[in-house]
Amino acid sequence: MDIRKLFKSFRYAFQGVLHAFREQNFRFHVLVAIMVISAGWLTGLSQTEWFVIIIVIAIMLTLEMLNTAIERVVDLATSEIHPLAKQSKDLAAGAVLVFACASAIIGILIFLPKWMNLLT
Ligand SMILES: Nc1ncnc2c1ncn2[C@@H]1O[C@H](COP(=O)(O)OP(=O)(O)OP(=O)(O)O)[C@@H](O)[C@H]1O
Repeated sequence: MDIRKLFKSFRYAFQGVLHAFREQNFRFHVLVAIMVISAGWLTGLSQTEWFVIIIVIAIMLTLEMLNTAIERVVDLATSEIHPLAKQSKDLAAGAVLVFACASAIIGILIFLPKWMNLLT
């Protein structure tokens, strides 16, 4: 196993994460993730609930990074207006939206009953 090559790959992957942080949407998702984790810590979640929350956050951030990657590739492929370029970007953005909606529902299903219990 080539350890130097492995370290290089990690460095490139880390650079990818830094690129993501330059995107406003990604920073927004990170902020929401921090708020959800804080809410979970204050509310008190079971091990399974933490597992679900962490998986959902990880998938959300990963999708946002893939969306940015697709935008970059499309911009690299053409600087002209093209219906396929629009479809690619809108499909990628749509994928983020679909998962964001599912994440919001999962969040409500986990947190709402606990908050209702606190009120009653
Ligand atoms: N080359 C293109 N041809 C046709 N439509 C495009 C093209 N590039 C972008 N669009 C469309 O224009 C709209 C805005 O695209 P843009 O790339 O600015 O996306 P954005 O969501 O603002 O992304 P960014 O994170 O880069 O600001 C989207 O509907 C996108 O599909």
